[in-house]
Amino acid sequence: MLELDRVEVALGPKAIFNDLSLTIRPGESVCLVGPSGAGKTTLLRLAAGLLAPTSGEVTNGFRETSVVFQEPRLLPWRRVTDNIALGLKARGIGRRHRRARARELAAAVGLAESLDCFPHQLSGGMCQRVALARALAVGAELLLLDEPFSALDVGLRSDAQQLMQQLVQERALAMMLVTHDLIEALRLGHRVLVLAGSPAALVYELPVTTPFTERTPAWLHEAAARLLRQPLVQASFQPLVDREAA
Ligand SMILES: Nc1ncnc2c1ncn2[C@@H]1O[C@H](COP(=O)(O)OP(=O)(O)OP(=O)(O)O)[C@@H](O)[C@H]1O
Repeated sequence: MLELDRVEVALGPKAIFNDLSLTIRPGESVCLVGPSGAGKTTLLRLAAGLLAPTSGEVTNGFRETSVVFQEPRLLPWRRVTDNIALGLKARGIGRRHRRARARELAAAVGLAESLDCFPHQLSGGMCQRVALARALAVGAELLLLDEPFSALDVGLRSDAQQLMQQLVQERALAMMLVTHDLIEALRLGHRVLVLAGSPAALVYELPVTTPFTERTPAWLHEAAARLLRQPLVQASFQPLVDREAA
């Protein structure tokens, strides 16, 4: 379990959070949305242990945690296999086992045919799948994803979301996904959290109990419209709603 307890964070003179609490349980997928600058990435960095709170506590009981960023951050001079196995090498796992694990994960993310490619030979979506496989290779129980699909075009993004749904279900992964995209959040989350305000707070929480397989495009659009009708959510996204209406 990951627990943020009454966390306070100040960056320079600015209070980003002054009393924020959040729990992510094993196997739970939590999607975090909110206006730009609210503090979503800061919250993810706290969860990842990349940033220490000014006060309060962050307790991460997951055995392994991996972070995937918006850009895949692959080593351009290494083939797909070696990029996937990077974390295993750092942990002293032997070459044969590393390769076997990389092959297994490449297959899981649909890259079995691309093991010997270099990143420049892959599409953006494929590179992002390598980054996911690398995160999974170390046996992550908690995945922290910061807008991992936002640079992908619509078709590739939809494929990547489908893959994430499958991985969350099959591997019982816990996940925190930061996204600007409400539809993506509703597609992938067991819970959708809205972070807004200054200092930021979790102003709305939506449990999503509809099974992944029943989250059709029509269902997603209806659920997003319903969520945007909630006054606290509407207030958080008002600048966005105004811009889209203009
Ligand atoms: N290193 C830093 N020093 C000072 N302020 C920072 C720093 N990093 C972020 N901030 C500020 O903290 C606030 C939260 O930033 P953060 O990147 O977490 O927001 P976000 O919700 O992820 O935004 P976006 O959706 O645009 O990515 C912003 O006001 C930002 O200007």
